[in-house]
Amino acid sequence: MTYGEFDDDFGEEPDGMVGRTRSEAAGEASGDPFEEALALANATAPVRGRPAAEGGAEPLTVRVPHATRETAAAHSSTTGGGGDIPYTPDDPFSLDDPAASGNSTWRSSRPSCSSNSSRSSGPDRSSDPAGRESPETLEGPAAPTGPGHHPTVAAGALPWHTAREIAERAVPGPPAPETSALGDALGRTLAAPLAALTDLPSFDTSAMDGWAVSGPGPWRLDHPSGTAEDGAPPGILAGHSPAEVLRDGHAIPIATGARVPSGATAVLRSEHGEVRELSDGGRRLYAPRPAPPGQDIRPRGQECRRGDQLLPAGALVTPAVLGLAAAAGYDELTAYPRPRAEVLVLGDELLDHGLPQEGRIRDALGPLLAPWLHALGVEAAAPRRLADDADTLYAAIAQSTADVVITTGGTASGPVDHVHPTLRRLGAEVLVDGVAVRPGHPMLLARLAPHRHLVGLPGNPLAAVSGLVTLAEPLLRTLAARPPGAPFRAPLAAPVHGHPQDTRIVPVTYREDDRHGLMAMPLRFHGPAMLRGIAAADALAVVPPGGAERGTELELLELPWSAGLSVGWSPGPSTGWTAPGSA
Ligand SMILES: Nc1nc2c(c(=O)[nH]1)N[C@H]1C(S)=C(S)[C@@H](COP(=O)(O)OP(=O)(O)OC[C@H]3O[C@@H](n4cnc5c(N)ncnc54)[C@H](O)[C@@H]3O)O[C@H]1N2
Ligand code: MOO
Repeated sequence: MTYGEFDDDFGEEPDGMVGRTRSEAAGEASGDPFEEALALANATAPVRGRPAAEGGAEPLTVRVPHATRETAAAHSSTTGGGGDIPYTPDDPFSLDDPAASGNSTWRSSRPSCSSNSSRSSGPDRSSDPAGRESPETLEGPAAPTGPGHHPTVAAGALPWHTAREIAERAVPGPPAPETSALGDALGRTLAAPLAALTDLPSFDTSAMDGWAVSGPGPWRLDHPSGTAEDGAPPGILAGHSPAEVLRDGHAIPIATGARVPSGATAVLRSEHGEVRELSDGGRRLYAPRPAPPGQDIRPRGQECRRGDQLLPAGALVTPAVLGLAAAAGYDELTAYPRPRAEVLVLGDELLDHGLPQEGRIRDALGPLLAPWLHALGVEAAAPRRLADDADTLYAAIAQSTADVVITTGGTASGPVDHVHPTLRRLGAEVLVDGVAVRPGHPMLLARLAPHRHLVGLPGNPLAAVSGLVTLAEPLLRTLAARPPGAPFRAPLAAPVHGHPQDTRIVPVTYREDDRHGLMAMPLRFHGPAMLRGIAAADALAVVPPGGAERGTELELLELPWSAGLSVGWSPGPSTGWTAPGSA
């Protein structure tokens, strides 16, 4: 099945799934948990009976991006559609807006997709009884040019990679490093190499419970001091230093982790020795096999010598690094400070609890953004909900002391979209004003002051995630001195439609394929207002303009939790940074 044939917001069912519930569909999966999760993630919404004639077969529309909105009206007389240009049914934006589907006047060209071999070898959908057009027919002729043509990449909308680079370089680097208690360094980046402050192990250590022995056996069994009968420890325990030298031909009980006495040549495991009573009241230890020198002793310095570099500067402090640093003798670490972010959630329509009602909806971004930022090693105060009021927004941004203010919503040009006017009022330098990416194209980045920035995320939740990974993450990564994630690419397990000119960000999940190894399976429910796809995703695929065929290797942006990057410190109720003005 060609991916994208059904991926609209109207809940059309893939073939064979019509009329089944989501759980039925999932239950009939292979029984493999992965398949079931995928089925659940990709199961369709209930059929809502939208006949194909109402839009399923229509080339839908995509709007001119944010930066050209002001000019769109000027063009609308020639297109008869407010600047909309036709697009295909998998356009996540247009699918969110059925009203936008009616005014297509021409079809866009998608050069690489139209030669998509997987597609052309796929099932013939031109005779689809549901009346949907085949993907091929949706390709249409080349886009017209001339006076009536509105480019989708507006003058101000930057290519996706360019926008990321600008965000990454918006600051020259991290602020000066600081020294903190060991535990507080979690999720930060080391500012200096981690050199061992001690040998590890710092003494010859028994690796097993048993006996330290000296020379070839059998051995006369000693007790370190006193005897087990008078309550003294039955040998050398971890944390104790043996006072006496072990004489040749003698053995002494020893615990794992205990310091091996001088004179010992090996450790014999408890299960490998047998103690026999002697007629003189003493005891002798026998072993069926010889105990070669060094057996079951971890020698001092085996892991490192004092001064050895354990990790380079720039390493991320993970829980394992905290453990290593503690083992190597550190009480404090010198690392770059966590960037401080303040999240301002805009929208009078948002509720913070209960069910959506009377046109109001739940705030999905407050709960999503704070922990996501924490996973990136950012100190984010509890998100603040602001009323759709220009003065309130102005005051909140002007008073913020955060390194990065992140707003959600209000980036478009609606009656209560105050972000652009507020940035003008603040005299901010807008570095990125719209990105040629779907979803999320109205995202923006502005410099409020030399070391203070604002990332404006669109209000649609997946569009906000797109803005987060495109602009916020690279900026915060530079501020935190975190290394960029290793480039990761995987072939697509199914073709993905592209936007004619813009990059697409599409949630994918990993699957193992016998022939190709790890593949990225695109998920449905990737519309800009939807989080269902990304909630089941392992990564976000970066789909180039024009789309990609099955088997095409795509750049993947791993999600912090699947990339193992979410080492980043979880603020306790009292340790989180409190932004000025927050309750
Ligand atoms: N005339 C045009 N209108 C719009 C364009 C355009 O190019 N021309 N672009 C559309 C696109 S694409 C997006 S994305 C949105 C961006 O709008 P805003 O950033 O101003 O966001 P809002 O209008 O405030 O909200 C959009 C949408 O998202 C919902 N929302 C907002 N915040 C949240 C939240 N925290 N949790 C859940 N949902 C949220 C909000 O209710 C709206 O439905 O603009 C389009 N319009
Ligand atoms: O598609 Mo918008 O670009 O929903 O962010």
